[in-house]
Amino acid sequence: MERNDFPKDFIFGVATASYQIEGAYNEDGKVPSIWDVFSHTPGKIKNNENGDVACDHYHRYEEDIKIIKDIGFDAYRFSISWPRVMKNTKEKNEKGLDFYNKLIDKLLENNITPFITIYHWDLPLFLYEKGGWLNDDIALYFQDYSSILFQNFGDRVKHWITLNEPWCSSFLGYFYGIHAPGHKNLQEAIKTDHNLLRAHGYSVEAFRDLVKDGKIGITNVTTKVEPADETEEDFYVALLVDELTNGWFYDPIIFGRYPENARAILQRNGIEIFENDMNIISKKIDFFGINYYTRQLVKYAPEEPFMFRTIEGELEKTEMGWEIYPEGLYDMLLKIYNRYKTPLYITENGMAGPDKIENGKVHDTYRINYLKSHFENALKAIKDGVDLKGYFIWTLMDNFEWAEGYSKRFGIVYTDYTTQKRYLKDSAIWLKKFLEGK
Ligand SMILES: OC[C@@H]1[C@@H](O)[C@H](O)[C@@H](O)c2[nH]c(CCc3ccccc3)c[n+]21
Repeated sequence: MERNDFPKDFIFGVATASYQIEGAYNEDGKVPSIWDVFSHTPGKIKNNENGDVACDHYHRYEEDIKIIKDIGFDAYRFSISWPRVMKNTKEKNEKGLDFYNKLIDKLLENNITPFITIYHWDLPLFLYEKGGWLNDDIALYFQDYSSILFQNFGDRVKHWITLNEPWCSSFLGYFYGIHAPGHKNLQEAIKTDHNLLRAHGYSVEAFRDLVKDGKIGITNVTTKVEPADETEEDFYVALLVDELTNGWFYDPIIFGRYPENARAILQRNGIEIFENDMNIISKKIDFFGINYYTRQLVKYAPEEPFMFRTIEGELEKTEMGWEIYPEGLYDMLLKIYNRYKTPLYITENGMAGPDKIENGKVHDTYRINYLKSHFENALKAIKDGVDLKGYFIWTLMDNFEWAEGYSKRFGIVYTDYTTQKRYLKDSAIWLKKFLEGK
């Protein structure tokens, strides 16, 4: 498989997120985010690490852009730190906006197309103190914040993603409690998700006025859900979990309603489902971003509240314990495209590996094999009719991996956090050759 097997205008990119790489957590007027608070709370993050410094990208962005250029990527997906550009619900932080203006200009200078993610989990504390995603007003605060970004960057940035993975913000942040703000309340998860989708819709509405020649979408984590065994019951719970984890975040945007079976089982468990603003939530988008990593195997378990248990699979796993399952990428590209008939980007795909550095080298052959097999499945999906426009690798350099801290390395570039030096791993060198084949 070569780069030229893909369509001529197919985009190969690399992705990061503000809280995971920038550091400078309290510099130049940046106010706290819920992740600053969460990572400073003992016991929340492995080894009690935090994003105060991270990869110090705030000061090293020019060097990092050089690396992106050197590897040969067409595009770079990054997120804006809401608390870096807004001091409160009304006032902008000009120094924060300046950072992103310089970043965007440097990317364009290097002929790298910027893709902006408006929200990748670092909610300003001043909004969390007003109820955060539980407060219905957040949708309009998000519209105001989005509009400021559209007005400041929309002249140069034409590809926008409103939210990264509302499933994570709502279910990991408000139900499982392993992400900020660490709540454990299913009703809150359902409520926050509805407000996240409302915020998405209001942002799209503003975008149509402010960036008329731009494209906007939303990124969802998209996991292949499979029955653990070939039994009726396992097939049923697989459908149910697919609706709860995938359909719940896709259907409202295209069909203006939540998936029926998931909705019914939530209501049977006394959960209130929200209907308001479905006309806003389903404002037409230009693409979906798919973050694909692995599959989820589920088993019928009537004793469980949602009648299923997740089973550990037998396939080779990454450092995150996630099975390596490239066929699942093909399956989900077909499923999502055929159900929603909306153009797609893979906005994240990659793996955490047991990366060891020796004399400045990291022999991550496993990551080359992972990427190759997922590229092949993406190409197969294109040949089978999926309108797949691009593929962003997660991630550029090792960075702050949320609850796992710095213990998990997803980068194609190795970060030495003591020196802040970057080292191209073998996977980056392989990609450089692959991308040269244009
Ligand atoms: O875990 C690797 C990446 C994160 O570093 C990104 O910020 C985030 O967009 C992202 N999403 C997923 C799949 C859902 C997930 C996120 C975090 C932890 C477990 C599962 C994997 N990743």
